[in-house]
Amino acid sequence: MTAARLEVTGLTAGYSRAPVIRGIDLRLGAGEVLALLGPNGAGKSTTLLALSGLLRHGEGTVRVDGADLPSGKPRQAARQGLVLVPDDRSLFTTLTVAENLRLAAVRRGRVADVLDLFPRLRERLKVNAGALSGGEQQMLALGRALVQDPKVLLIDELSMGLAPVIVQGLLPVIRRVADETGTSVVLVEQHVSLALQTADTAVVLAHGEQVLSGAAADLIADPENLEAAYLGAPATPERAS
Ligand SMILES: Nc1ncnc2c1ncn2[C@@H]1O[C@H](COP(=O)(O)OP(=O)(O)OP(=O)(O)O)[C@@H](O)[C@H]1O
Repeated sequence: MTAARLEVTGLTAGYSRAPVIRGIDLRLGAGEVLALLGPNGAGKSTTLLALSGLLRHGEGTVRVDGADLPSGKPRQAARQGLVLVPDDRSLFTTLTVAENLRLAAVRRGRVADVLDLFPRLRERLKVNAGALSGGEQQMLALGRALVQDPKVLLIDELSMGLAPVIVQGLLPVIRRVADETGTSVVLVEQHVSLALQTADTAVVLAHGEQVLSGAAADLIADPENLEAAYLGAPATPERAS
């Protein structure tokens, strides 16, 4: 079997002694989008922090293209191609859009590619990031990640503070990036139906454990099972993957 773009096995992580997430298994091929779902406090952000190296993980392994990522080493994770778009967007608010993109870019041509994806940013190149609308700031946060040429993009709460119509405009861009560049995406998103329409596969967490996983289309087709998973029930055996 060829190495997955991202393979996570038995991942455990937390903030003090007791782990918050336990036994997380994820596998994504190149260009696949996985929706990481679950109720508030389920452990979605913790999972992304542990994958990105911003949080040390305990047991388990994280591999990108077959190579192990060391625990708690965010720069190393970024060098190996794993880039996080955090929910606070982490922009340099007193720098312009152009400066934010240039500072993150691995090579000059990438900025032009990203501006083709987000034409609105091209119109706002000289504007300080702090003066952008919420939707424009999210475009810039995605743009800053994409100019790093990620193999795996981790997106935490794309829709944070945004109207659904803005999110509906951003998700197709993420899908296009995955399809056209082979970047794999882990998408944490509260708008479940929008996330499932964009994703190939999905995993539902509850209380830090995986309670349901499968093809996004199968989860859409079985809303009762999805709802039960959100309430923390393990998936019924005949439906679980
Ligand atoms: N910095 C922290 N220190 C201690 N505990 C934390 C910290 N951040 C999160 N937690 C706890 O870890 C658990 C999982 O939180 P996490 O933010 O990963 O959930 P989530 O699924 O992303 O939720 P939400 O959708 O509300 O963002 C929660 O019980 C939360 O209180």
